[in-house]
Amino acid sequence: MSPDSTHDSSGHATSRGDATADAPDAGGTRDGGNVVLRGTDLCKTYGGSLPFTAATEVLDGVNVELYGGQITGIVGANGSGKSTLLKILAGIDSADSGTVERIGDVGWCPQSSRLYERLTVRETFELFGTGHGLDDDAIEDRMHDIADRLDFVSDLDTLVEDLSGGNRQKVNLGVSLVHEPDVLLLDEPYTGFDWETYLAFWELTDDLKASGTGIAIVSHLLRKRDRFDRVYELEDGTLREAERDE
Ligand SMILES: Nc1ncnc2c1ncn2[C@@H]1O[C@H](COP(=O)(O)OP(=O)(O)OP(=O)(O)O)[C@@H](O)[C@H]1O
Repeated sequence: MSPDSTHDSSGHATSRGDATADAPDAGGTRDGGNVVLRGTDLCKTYGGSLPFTAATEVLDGVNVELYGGQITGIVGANGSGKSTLLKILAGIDSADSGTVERIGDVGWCPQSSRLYERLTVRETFELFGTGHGLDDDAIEDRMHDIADRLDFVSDLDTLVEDLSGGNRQKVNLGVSLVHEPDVLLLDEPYTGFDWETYLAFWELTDDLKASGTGIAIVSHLLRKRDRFDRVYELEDGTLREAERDE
């Protein structure tokens, strides 16, 4: 894992001191896991600056910590702001205020795939792998490992536009893992998966967890809470940690 880096909500580096001064257990651990990502006092409101447009306050002082070697669930109703929060944590979008500290590399799997229709799956991995600074051999190894585990080896030379919805989601997930990130942010990652792939997904995430990766899974519905080390609920713009048996 790379040394601590601190970023503001837009993903730009900031000084660590001020950002963490009031955070509980700054740089700390919990249940054996080190903090790998921390969002502090995140606020986000969409729109409202143009005439006749209503402002939508989505996040109103969200605090969240993700730990290495743990799987965190973030649950909430449709439209409660889960994707917005994940994008801010990933550095894809910026908060209006608040800070995000990221410790190590982040992988982000968006709810809607960001794949190019005219590339094959293999070319897609080459594109994302190269973007993360991997060499050809490393990309090939990672691609085969992920394709094997999620069962899409036979689709490596298929164009993205010809993939089924479930296989497209496998590739969408797969490219977020290609650089072996320290923190993995997954937005509704198993949508469209068949049962076998759903089980393969959990085997994969459990292995990543065992190797120390900090994982956040966003979903409007968490089917089995005991798969998660902790669960947060997003409601009315704030995040609350749910009790184990809730
Ligand atoms: N770019 C945007 N511009 C304006 N409003 C937005 C934008 N993105 C999201 N919203 C609004 O912000 C609110 C939260 O959206 P978001 O997608 O974060 O919720 P969600 O909890 O992920 O929803 P779902 O479970 O349906 O995927 C919604 O009211 C949505 O319409």
